[in-house]
Amino acid sequence: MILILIGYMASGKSTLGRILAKKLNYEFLDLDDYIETNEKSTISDIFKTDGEIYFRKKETHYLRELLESKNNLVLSLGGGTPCYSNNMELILSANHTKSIYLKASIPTLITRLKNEKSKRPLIAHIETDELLAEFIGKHLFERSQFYSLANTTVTTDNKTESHIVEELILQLF
Ligand SMILES: Nc1ncnc2c1ncn2[C@@H]1O[C@H](COP(=O)(O)OP(=O)(O)O)[C@@H](O)[C@H]1O
Ligand SMILES: O=C(O)C1=C[C@@H](OP(=O)(O)O)[C@@H](O)[C@H](O)C1
Ligand SMILES: [Mg+2]
Repeated sequence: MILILIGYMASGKSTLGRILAKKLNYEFLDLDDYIETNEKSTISDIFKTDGEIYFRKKETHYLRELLESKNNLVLSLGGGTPCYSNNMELILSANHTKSIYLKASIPTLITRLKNEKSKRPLIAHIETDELLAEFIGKHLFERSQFYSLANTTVTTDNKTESHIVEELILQLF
């Protein structure tokens, strides 16, 4: 089984994926980390030197590679992974996978993102909380159509990481 965590930036995919994998004694991979390791560069530098379209092509390449080769894995995607190149279709049609949408409200996302913009090139340049809220509102509206196709949805507002992981396990098994 491959459990795939999807959701907007700062919904908790990387953090919760690691905890969930440990609980299930599954391997854990974060697609961003996997891309950085294989490309020998950071996400920010890839965006800077090669551009977003190059990043999206690599994102789809490594997603496909992992879906075809792994099992007993928790895979945390990047916030944009399901939204390009029919990747959500790929995820839903892949054998032995379950996808989970980690859903967080805009105020929660802003609170978590405002101190972590620098490592996310799409928002690193946004200077004020108001502009960040405007960006997230529009971006999340555009992307929700992909996230909501996931096999199951768990909200992450005002819940501890361990509470969410327990909820994930109850929903998945
Ligand atoms: N349930 C939660 N409650 C509070 N903070 C959280 C929760 N889940 C994640 N965070 C925090 O939000 C930030 C983004 O989490 P991260 O796992 O990197 O999200 P993503 O991979 O979806 O972008 C991190 O600082 C993390 O510690
Ligand atoms: O939403 C996006 O398009 C992105 C989200 C990031 O991952 P996180 O969701 O883990 O921050 C990372 O893949 C890149 O900065 C692009
Ligand atoms: Mg992440």
